[in-house]
Amino acid sequence: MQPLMERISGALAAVRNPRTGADVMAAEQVRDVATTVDGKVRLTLLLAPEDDATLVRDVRQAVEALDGVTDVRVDVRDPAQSEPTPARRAPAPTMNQPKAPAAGGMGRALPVMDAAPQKAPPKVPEPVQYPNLGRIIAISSGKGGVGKSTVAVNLAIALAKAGKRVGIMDADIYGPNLPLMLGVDAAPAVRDEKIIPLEAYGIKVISLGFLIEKEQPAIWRGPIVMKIITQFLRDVAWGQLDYFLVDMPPGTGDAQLSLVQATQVHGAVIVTTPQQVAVGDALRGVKMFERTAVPVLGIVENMSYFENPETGKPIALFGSGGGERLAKECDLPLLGQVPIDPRIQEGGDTGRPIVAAEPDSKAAKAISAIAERVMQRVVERYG
Ligand SMILES: Nc1ncnc2c1ncn2[C@@H]1O[C@H](COP(=O)(O)OP(=O)(O)OP(=O)(O)O)[C@@H](O)[C@H]1O
Repeated sequence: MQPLMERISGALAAVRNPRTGADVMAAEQVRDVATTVDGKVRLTLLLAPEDDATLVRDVRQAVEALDGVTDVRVDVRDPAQSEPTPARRAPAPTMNQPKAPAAGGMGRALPVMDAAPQKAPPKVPEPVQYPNLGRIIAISSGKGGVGKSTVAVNLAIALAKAGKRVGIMDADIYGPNLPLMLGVDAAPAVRDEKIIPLEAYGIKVISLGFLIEKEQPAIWRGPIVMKIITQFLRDVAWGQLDYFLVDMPPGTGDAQLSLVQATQVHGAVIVTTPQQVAVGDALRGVKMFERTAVPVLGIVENMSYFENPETGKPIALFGSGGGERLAKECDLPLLGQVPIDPRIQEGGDTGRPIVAAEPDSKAAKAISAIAERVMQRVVERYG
């Protein structure tokens, strides 16, 4: 039989990109192919925003079909953000992560690869279902700093207050801020090979912030993002949940694609501020989820207005109507508008989220109403 690497190249040469008509090998969309002695294959696919996400599945299936292949992992990267040569240093290991092996495959060094031979690992179909997590909802934004994590944390607490069992995971691995926002920061215990999530305000939480050394540089890249997301979904003792919120990093990069490859995401909530520039970025976020067949449940407009304490009248500090325009343009519901409230920032910095600390404030009530709408949308869709 031909060596596995050659057979992989041959199989991928038969996978056509429906957009361009070219095969993925000729178009140099495949990078960092690596194999292990026990038949695991890892590769990176450069997927342009205009490319169909089904290409990821086609590539994976082509390799999975080869004799001797026991497991396939496709990491996806935007070619625009792609480095010219992937000869990178292996990132710092995460929990339980084996040492990266020697480089292999197409003359390029590999970012991360589990080379430890294992006893015939079962072939895991991807994406994997995690019924114990309940409905998986990604909280996303096109742009940083719009209050995505704030909305995610407070939404999670509002859902818990409504009697739901809630977990939240920080996929914002470049700047995990759930520990600070929830006022919990400890190394989680490990029991029976499962990580025990921390608990705060009635919700279970896991964050890379609990697991890395402080001040460690953010060197996490595509493959490691997928690894962490999978570990958080699979190796954490979440118990049975009703809602599992994922605080995504801003933008439309690795983490978004990794999450939808790793499991079925039941819905996405897009957070924006009213300014046009934030709205433009949010639109890209909506499109990205639509391309990956994740239903967008609606738009949250954060920092919508500031209430004049003397007159009680709203002042639109950042312009107005952006969330509504975006919702109309995308034919999606505007789930709610959250006002600017300095207590949100104070609470975020001191681990006292506003829905728990000031439940009667306008902002807390707005977020609780958004939680109701999210539940409604989920029930309409999934029962
Ligand atoms: N409605 C609000 N009123 C006042 N301050 C707010 C509001 N929403 C968010 N903030 C503050 O704005 C800052 C950014 O919020 P947050 O970290 O939630 O944004 P993000 O979109 O998740 O950012 P990142 O891109 O860093 O992940 C924080 O200091 C937060 O406390």
